Amino acid sequence: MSEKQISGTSPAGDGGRVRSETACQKREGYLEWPDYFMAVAVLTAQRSKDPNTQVGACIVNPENKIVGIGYNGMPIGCSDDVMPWGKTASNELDTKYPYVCHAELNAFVNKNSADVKGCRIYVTLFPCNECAKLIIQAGIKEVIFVSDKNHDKSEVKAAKRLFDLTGITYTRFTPKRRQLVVDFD
Ligand SMILES: Nc1ccn([C@H]2C[C@H](O)[C@@H](COP(=O)(O)O)O2)c(=O)n1
Repeated sequence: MSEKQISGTSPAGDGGRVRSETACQKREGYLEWPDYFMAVAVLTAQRSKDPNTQVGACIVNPENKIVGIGYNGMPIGCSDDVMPWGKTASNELDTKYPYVCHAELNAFVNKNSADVKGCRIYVTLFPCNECAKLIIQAGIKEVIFVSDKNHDKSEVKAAKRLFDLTGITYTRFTPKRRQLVVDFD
């Protein structure tokens, strides 16, 4: 940070004849929009009770305002302590899959704007076909994702097919910085 010396009487009335003033330039190293929005998605994922995969989503409008966030979780009124969280069971009804609301769905239903047309969505995991349908119908134009770990599953292949047909772009997130630390100290 550069400082310059200014001579004259301090307007602060401190009697100083010479004072220093921080140069009027913007701070360097600030968090840029893409890293900020994906960080919100990553942080939001930390709310998930899913023991295996925590997902976060953050919907952003063209003015860079966040209009919805969500994470994967059980529907309202369905206790996290009662619902199953397992991936496999002898009966599929005893797994999490028929019940859990995906992060993207929750980001849509939590939205604080009339609509999300022209928005982009930051997600920590590539959307499935059901979320892709929601994304398309809501008018989202861009998907930015971190993990594509389910790329070989038909849910994700179908999602990509739907995005390709509808002109929705999907881009793997490239962070400017490797790590962001939240320090409460
Ligand atoms: N785009 C996605 C994909 C998955 N989820 C949720 C649904 C489950 O809670 C979890 C996936 O569990 P896994 O099969 O990896 O054990 O992630 C989502 O919210 N959004």
